Amino acid sequence: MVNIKICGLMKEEDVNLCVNSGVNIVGFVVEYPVPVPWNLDVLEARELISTTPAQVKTCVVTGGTIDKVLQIAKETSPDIIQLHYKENLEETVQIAKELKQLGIETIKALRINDRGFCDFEISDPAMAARELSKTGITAILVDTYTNAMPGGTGMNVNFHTFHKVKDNSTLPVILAGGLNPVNIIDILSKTNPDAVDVLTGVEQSPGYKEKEKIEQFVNKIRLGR
Ligand SMILES: O=C(O)c1ccccc1N[C@@H]1O[C@H](COP(=O)(O)O)[C@@H](O)[C@H]1O
Repeated sequence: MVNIKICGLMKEEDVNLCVNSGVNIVGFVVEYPVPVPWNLDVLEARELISTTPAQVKTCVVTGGTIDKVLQIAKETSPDIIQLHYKENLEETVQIAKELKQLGIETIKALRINDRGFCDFEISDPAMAARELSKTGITAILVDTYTNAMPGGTGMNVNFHTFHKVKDNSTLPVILAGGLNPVNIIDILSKTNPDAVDVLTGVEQSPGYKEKEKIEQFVNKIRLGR
């Protein structure tokens, strides 16, 4: 089964909407190092995380120094931390180790530019996937990025690049970037990811989720058409 993560949640009613639609993971962007429209502070995130029922996993999307990430993890207590900034291999190893002791999983985002290179110390996607597989994280997330948008770009990852990551990873690989109810079935057939992550594709405007889009997105994946 393909797990479904919906990210950039900012309101309790949207969390409930995701939960009732059968989403597996709800994502909250917390104290991200550069300004993004979906940013929450730790208090806001903690409140939303505490009201999420246990059958749905909670994920905090953040980034920055080891100390800052660990502090956010301790203050929000999610099931998962998604490192989505410039954390290098060594920092990823250290953060994953410390989070494991807190009972928190780690996802590391490999952000791919329009030339197929990662914004990571290892720019080759295949090599980056092989090295990240040894870091103690739970999964690799493949997403697009631009100079203007560090995530939530609404742009698709090149499928060939996604396969390079998948073929070289021993971990589950999550597909993000520009997914929506219209393109999801076609993209699933071309990529076969372990999980998908969507943000802008189920919104009406930044921070405002659209019930019909979330339900369509989930139903299409579950029905396979
Ligand atoms: O959601 C954000 O604000 C965000 C900020 C910084 C890094 C990542 C962020 N979210 C991630 O964006 C992708 C999905 O984006 P989209 O569907 O293309 O709009 C996903 O990985 C989110 O976790």
